[in-house]
Amino acid sequence: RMQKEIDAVIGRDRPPTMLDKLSMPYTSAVLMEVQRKANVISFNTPHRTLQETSIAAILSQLTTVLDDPKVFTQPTCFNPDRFLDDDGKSFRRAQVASLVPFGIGKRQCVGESIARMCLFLVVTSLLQRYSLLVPDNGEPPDLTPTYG
Ligand code: HEM
Repeated sequence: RMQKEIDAVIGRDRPPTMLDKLSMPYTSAVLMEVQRKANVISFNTPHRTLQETSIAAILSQLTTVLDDPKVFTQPTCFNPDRFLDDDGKSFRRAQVASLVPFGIGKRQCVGESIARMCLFLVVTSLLQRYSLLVPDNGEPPDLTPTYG
């Protein structure tokens, strides 16, 4: 479905641009689901207080949200459609708001927009030119997470 959307919106004769993203809701939903399932920072950055307080430091774990069945139904399934309304074009705002791979609040990742831009341009460029397949008689990649 993502490659169909790439073919329909970008075609094969030019590289993707960020303007294309506005017309590619399914691709956006795939990238959101990739960031939910392949969260690169399971334990968020540690923070500490500057003044004496009863709380010394908080180590928040983003995975507790990204893999919470109360927030994302069947969290072990890779399902980009969870971010899209039934029309396949508009986004489910509550689901998108719960996607927090960049943290939240004052110290949220300052590189979020450049990271999201790179994800879109690199992944669509790859899938525009290549199909990624499991080899004949091969196994799909092992997605068992590694702790830490
Ligand atoms: C997919 C890629 C990335 C992910 C998932 C990510 C995620 C995060 C997370 C979870 C934090 C901690 C937020 C918190 O403390 O609550 C963070 C902080 C930060 N990130 Fe990223 N990041 C990404 C890419 C980038 C890039 C490309 C840059 C720079 C161009 C960047 C620069 C920073 C900086 C400077 C901070 C510290 C912000 C602060 O403490 O005020 N990140 N990032």
